[in-house]
Amino acid sequence: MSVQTKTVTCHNFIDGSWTPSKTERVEASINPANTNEIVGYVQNSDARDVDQAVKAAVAAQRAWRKRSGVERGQILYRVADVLEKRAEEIAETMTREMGKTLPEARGETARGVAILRYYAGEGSRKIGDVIPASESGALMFTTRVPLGVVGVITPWNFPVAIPIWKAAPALVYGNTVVMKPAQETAVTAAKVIQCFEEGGIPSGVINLVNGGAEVGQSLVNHPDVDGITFTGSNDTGRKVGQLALARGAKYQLEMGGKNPVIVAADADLDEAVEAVISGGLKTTGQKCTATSRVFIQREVYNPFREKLLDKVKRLQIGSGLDPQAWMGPVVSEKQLEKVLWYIEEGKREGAVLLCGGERIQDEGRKHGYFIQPTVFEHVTPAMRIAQEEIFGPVLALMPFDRLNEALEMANDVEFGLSASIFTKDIGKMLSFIEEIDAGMIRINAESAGVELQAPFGGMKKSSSHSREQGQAALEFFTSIKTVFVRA
Ligand SMILES: NC(=O)C1=CN([C@@H]2O[C@H](COP(=O)(O)OP(=O)(O)OC[C@H]3O[C@@H](n4cnc5c(N)ncnc54)[C@H](OP(=O)(O)O)[C@@H]3O)[C@@H](O)[C@H]2O)C=CC1
Ligand SMILES: O=C(O)CCC(=O)C(=O)O
Repeated sequence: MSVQTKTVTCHNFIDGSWTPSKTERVEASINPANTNEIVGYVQNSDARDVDQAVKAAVAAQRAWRKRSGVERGQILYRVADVLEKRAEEIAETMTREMGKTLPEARGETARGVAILRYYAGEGSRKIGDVIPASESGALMFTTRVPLGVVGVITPWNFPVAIPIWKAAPALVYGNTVVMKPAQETAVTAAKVIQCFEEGGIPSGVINLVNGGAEVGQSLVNHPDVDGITFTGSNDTGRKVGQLALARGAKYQLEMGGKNPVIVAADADLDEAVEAVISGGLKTTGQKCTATSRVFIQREVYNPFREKLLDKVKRLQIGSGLDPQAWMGPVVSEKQLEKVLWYIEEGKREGAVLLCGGERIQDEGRKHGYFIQPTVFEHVTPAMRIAQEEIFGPVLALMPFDRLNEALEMANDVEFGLSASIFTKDIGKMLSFIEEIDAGMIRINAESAGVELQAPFGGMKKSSSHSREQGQAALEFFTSIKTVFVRA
């Protein structure tokens, strides 16, 4: 078996220099569409590297916070220009390292550029309010100051957008950053950091340390890290939150979803089918906002199912670099095993497999982590496939008679991230908005789909009840000072 190697070795980025880990250990980052291809080597760092990065971030803090927001924003505009210039190369690296299709990777990279420009503009916007004081002649107002050093821990499913939507607001509001991206997509993350470097970010203001759980944990535990922003699984998120709380650091967690779509009898079924396929199967179902449960009113259950199956069976699965492929592989062997385990569990619990359910291992795809898009029916709310986040291309269909019943089943999970309904009835829309447990509510639109200028986050166990993106980022990345002035 020939092993194709690319020579790129990514170092940590500490105090403005690309620095090998003190451990002298590296790991290969592989292409999930062809595990014989090594995309690059990344550092497998430890607590010593984290400490060095945090020291650099602390040292850079004072000068960075002293700059005006406008000046910090100017640097982010330059970073956006560099990312835009390198968009094709970075999108291709993302596809090779993470598996999503090239059009999706291009879309995500363009979104990264837009997020940088949005937060660059934030540097020129207001950070406080004048509030009437009770004493005549006195001036009372609020202003905001950065937290200090922020630890950014990110997953592999959006390796450009998520690091940027956390780091860009942190930086523009005057924090310095130590980033720990997922090991699966560390080469892509390193390229994002190169854009900050090329854009002229001062040394120590943004730092990158690659490595596994030990690195993440050291960052969360470091006494000089003032805030932690995390996206990933619930298990890890809970640990991060507990450690941060124990030492009094501010934290923000964005975690899983088990997102429902309700299809009412009056829905446009073609639109609903398109949305379920796009929301459930794009990025191979690996989005926290992905559709995983579909509740269909009984009158339209059969026509909806037939239309859905007809389209799902025709989806092209292959390497994300193949222009014919609509869906790529899952990201890793761990993810492959997890998804296949849930498919077996669904069958064992009595759900009926309508299509898919198998790993794809024909000649062209046997070296990749490809899974057929999978649809189950006769799923009951108590089954594990109806309760737990699978994070793969698996849909569960469930019929309902009355909207109340659908809402009850939709809410009967521990998550509350996103949810959508397809209906033309304004009364049903309003009941849905009122009753559904979700931070992101979508009407006649797929469950995935996040706008960078709007608050993003979930209810219940999907988040730490905080929000990120848009103006919501100001709440997390700054502290308020209330000022009273008697002249
Ligand atoms: N909400 C979302 O968007 C996401 C949800 N998930 C869910 O999580 C499942 C497992 O995926 P996985 O990649 O393991 O997710 P994790 O939550 O473990 O990983 C997210 C990030 O946290 C880091 N990390 C791991 N352990 C710790 C720790 N103890 N302290 C601090 N940071 C840590 C990871 O590092 P490392 O690179 O070493 O893993 C990664 O950078 C998926 O199947 C899916 O259900 C996954 C990704 C995104
Ligand atoms: O749907 C999106 O664009 C973002 C989803 C997300 O934040 C995630 O999966 O982690």
